[in-house]
Amino acid sequence: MSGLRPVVLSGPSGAGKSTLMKRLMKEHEGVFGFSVSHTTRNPRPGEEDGKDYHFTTREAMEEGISQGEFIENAEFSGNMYGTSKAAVEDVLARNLICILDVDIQGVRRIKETDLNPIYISIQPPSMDILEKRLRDRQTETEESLLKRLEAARIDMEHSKEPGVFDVVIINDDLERAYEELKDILNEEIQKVQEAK
Ligand SMILES: Nc1nc2c(ncn2[C@@H]2O[C@H](COP(=O)(O)OP(=O)(O)O)[C@@H](O)[C@H]2O)c(=O)[nH]1
Ligand SMILES: Nc1ncnc2c1ncn2[C@@H]1O[C@H](COP(=O)(O)OP(=O)(O)O)[C@@H](O)[C@H]1O
Repeated sequence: MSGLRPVVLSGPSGAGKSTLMKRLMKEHEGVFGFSVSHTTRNPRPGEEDGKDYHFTTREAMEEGISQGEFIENAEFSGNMYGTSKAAVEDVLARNLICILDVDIQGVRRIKETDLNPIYISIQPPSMDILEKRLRDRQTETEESLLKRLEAARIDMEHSKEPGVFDVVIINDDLERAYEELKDILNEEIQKVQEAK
């Protein structure tokens, strides 16, 4: 089956991308496949290598990039992140809708490729709420939290530019945001389910 459009989920760290995506994948088994990115950041408790990320070193990642193995890569909050060609090809080969979770730099780079995804920005209701969610998540040091909030300000500005995103979802109430996300993806989800 061809013609399944990938989905790019972007938006500030702490906006709720992983929460929404995990729910979407759980409720639609055999429909979506996650493009597992590479990163040089340390794994958080509960994160699995090869599932959440390919955890790697800066040297190994730079080597891969110079070998042309990456579709895009970016520096975020002091670490490298990148989407390998293999990560996306693995999902497409399984005839699944490929979900990519990338920052705004990744969005711009992906626009230069022929992937033709649906671009969705997940935004928090406000900076204060974003900060509270990030603090409550308890995954960041004070330093990385402040870097994420700074990056969030830039992200929130860019996401308002016309033509960058197909849709912007404000993740205030989780249920409502999730319903909105499902509605947007309904057409693609139907395509996979009809082909089964
Ligand atoms: N450009 C790019 N950004 C990525 C990639 N993987 C993750 N990111 C972004 O990197 C940022 C930090 O991700 P992470 O460290 O997992 O923190 P979290 O978003 O707060 O859970 C987020 O904005 C992600 O969307 C990637 O492969 N490429
Ligand atoms: N609508 C919401 N209301 C309250 N808390 C939320 C909501 N969406 C996500 N969260 C919480 O906010 C934190 C950040 O969400 P997460 O999915 O990790 O964000 P991201 O993947 O965008 O960095 C998590 O602890 C999550 O449980």
